[in-house]
Amino acid sequence: MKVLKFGGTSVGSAENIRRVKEIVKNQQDDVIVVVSALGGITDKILNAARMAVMGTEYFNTEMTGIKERHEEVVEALFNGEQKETVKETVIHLLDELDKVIQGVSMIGELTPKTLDKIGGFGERLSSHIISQFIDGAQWVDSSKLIKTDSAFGRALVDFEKSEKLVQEAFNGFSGICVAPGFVSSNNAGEYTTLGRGGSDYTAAIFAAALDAHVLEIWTDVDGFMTADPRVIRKAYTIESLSYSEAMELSHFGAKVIYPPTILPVYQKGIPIQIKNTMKPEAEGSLIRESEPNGKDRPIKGISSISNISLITVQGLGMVGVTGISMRLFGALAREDINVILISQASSENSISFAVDTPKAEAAEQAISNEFEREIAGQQINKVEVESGLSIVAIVGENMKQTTGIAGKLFNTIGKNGVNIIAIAQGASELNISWVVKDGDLRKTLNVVHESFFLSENVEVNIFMLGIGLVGGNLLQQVRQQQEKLMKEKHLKLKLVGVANSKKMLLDRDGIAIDGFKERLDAEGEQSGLEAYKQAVIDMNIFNPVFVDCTASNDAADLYADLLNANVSIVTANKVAASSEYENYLKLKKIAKQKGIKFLFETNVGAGLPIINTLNDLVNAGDKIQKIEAVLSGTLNFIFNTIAQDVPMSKTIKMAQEEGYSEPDPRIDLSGIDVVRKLMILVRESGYRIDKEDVVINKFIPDEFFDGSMEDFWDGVSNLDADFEQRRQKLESENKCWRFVAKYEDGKAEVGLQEIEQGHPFFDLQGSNNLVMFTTERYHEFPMIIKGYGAGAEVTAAGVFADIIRVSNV
Ligand SMILES: NC(=O)C1=CN([C@@H]2O[C@H](COP(=O)(O)OP(=O)(O)OC[C@H]3O[C@@H](n4cnc5c(N)ncnc54)[C@H](O)[C@@H]3O)[C@@H](O)[C@H]2O)C=CC1
Ligand SMILES: N[C@@H](CC=O)C(=O)O
Repeated sequence: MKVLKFGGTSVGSAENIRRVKEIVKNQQDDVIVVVSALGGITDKILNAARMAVMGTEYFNTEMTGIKERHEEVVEALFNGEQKETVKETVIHLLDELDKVIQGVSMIGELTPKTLDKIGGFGERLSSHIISQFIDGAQWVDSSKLIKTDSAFGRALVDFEKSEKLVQEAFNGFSGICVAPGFVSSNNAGEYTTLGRGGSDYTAAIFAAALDAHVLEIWTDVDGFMTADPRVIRKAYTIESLSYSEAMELSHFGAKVIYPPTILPVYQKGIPIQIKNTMKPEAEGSLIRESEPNGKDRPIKGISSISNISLITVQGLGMVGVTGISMRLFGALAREDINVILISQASSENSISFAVDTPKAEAAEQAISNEFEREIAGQQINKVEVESGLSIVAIVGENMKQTTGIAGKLFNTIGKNGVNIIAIAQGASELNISWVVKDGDLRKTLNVVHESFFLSENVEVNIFMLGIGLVGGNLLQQVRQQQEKLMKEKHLKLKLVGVANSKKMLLDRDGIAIDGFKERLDAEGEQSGLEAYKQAVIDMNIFNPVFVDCTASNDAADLYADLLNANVSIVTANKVAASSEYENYLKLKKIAKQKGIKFLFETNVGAGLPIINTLNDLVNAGDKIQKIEAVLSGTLNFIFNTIAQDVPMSKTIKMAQEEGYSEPDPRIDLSGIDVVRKLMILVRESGYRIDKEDVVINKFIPDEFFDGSMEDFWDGVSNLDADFEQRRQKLESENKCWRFVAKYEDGKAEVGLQEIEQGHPFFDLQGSNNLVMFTTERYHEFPMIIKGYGAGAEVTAAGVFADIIRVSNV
């Protein structure tokens, strides 16, 4: 024997009722089919009754709607004589309902008893229609089998009597029987109803009484999901869960089954299978006894409830006083206010609890009245109410077998900058629940879902600024590598924001890299840096990383606010790390405090692993004693390219065309770019240094840098003759030029040097860079890092590696 229950959506239309028939017909067992009213009908009936008692004629419109809906379904499902018979039953029931509602309208009274009589009409109607539609099905009146007391509106089931009646009614039964859910009656035979989730309850009572081998709840979702799929696209169906897990998840918002209705089947150990009427082939979720020490994940699912208010009662007069909690929750119970979460400080000087926001005012009032004397005497403070909140809960029986869940949970949430307002965990360790601002709910659900590997992939959300040579290359590299990273590293890199100097485009669902430029042009908003920064912060997305591929000072000024909003920074732009020492330290400190990343590996040596190596040396206790380096790709290229037929001015142009130089090549030629890099290396070595501390030996006179870019290009060929003369002399001495950066004993210097053959710098080809670290451990033979030191492709690859570092995969 099986009991199948179909909810309102499952029987909401002729098409769906056909599906129900198909599902029922495919069963191998004897089945009892419990049905809800056609979706939305019970609300309409109750609304009509309320309208009637208020004396408005609108109830007639509701009644017409109810009739039309049923007639439509009958019209679509039946033909010929059967149609007439079903119509007759339906019209008869609808007339009966109409009479009661007319009566309510006339006498202007709507008692709980009348509401109970009216409330079950929807189920009576739907069950008659469906029993006629399924060939050979019988109809049974559940209201005659499920007996309750006479507390209309909140009747309690008499299980002993009901069980006996159900067993008698189905003694020797075989085949298919359809029964209305929700309806019951008292000993006098008057209608009562089973309250919220009533049809689930009817089905559970039948299943328990008849020792069914399974109770199937057919609904419009695939089962219990790991999280709300409207928020978490990657949420998936939980294959099996225990009764307690199902109850907890339902309590915190997963409205798949109404928890109290599970009790009768739980007591008999009858499993509950949740199935989707629209997708009968889907596995669904199985609710069953928990398996102690089972191999289940520690966390089964996450659920949440929004629009919550947190009410705090606080005061020194509460400490050690017995009966405070009893009075507090007694006052709420008297007002019929449901408390969703309670959190109490161990010092006993405060109790916070969460209620639905529409109940918050009544709750505040009830407590203020209860503790009027204590509040007046200042033993208890004025009751505080904070609204606009959500509760999130993780649920799983195996949490109690797994250490570190809470640590990991709150660490991940904290890293994403979400403030936790209250926390509650039961001693059973079945759930941990906490309160966050409504605005942080989506982000919280995402990070928690991801961090407990409920999601297959780690997702990093990228905001790009600057789509020039490096930025453009980076996006193409990400595009090419996206699939592989997903497959091999389970890392999903999602571009969610992109901005150039004119426009910005943000899309939480992702921006395809193919065609992003066209989309930015067509849909992008006119913007400035501040607006982009604010939009990034306002999106409040989880695992965000801001990638700066500009050379802009103003862009660097955004970092502190972004980091403070828990947005990691990856930057090719050297301005921030070489800005005032206090600013550099501040940015690093914020990132550390927030547990996020501020990465700038490409600031020195482009894609070469220089800063990471330096960090490793220092972290492992080494001491940097000397830095000697060729750090400018542009300058090295120029000095390697300059020749009799390739004058200085031409090499500068060539370096720019190769993508080695800064957007403004004067930054390279003046030595400023190398000063920045040296400062960054010195700082990362653990020493304080400022711009003024670096001696620059310029090789191009200042007047070349004074005017505009045009002036520079117009005048640059004036350098050629002198350089050619000096070059010839150098060549004859078998030497070469290198622009060298050096730091030793607190002294920093950059400048052009004539290098002799045999020196490690001599053979440095093209735009290559070379860094030599002399350290306590690398003393006799310094550590050398050498390779391409500029170029869009290698730099983009370095930025890419930093982005992957942010994801921690
Ligand atoms: N090219 C190279 O070899 C290396 C470059 N870098 C750094 O990478 C950064 C980018 O260099 P490239 O791509 O070569 O320069 P680029 O000039 O090709 O690209 C910079 C882009 O940033 C945009 N931009 C400038 N100000 C902006 C603003 N306020 N808002 C939005 N976009 C803005 C520009 O329009 C341009 O598209 C620079 O900071 C450079 O120092 C670092 C290591 C090596
Ligand atoms: N302009 C720079 C690029 C890398 O930082 C250089 O030439 O080295």
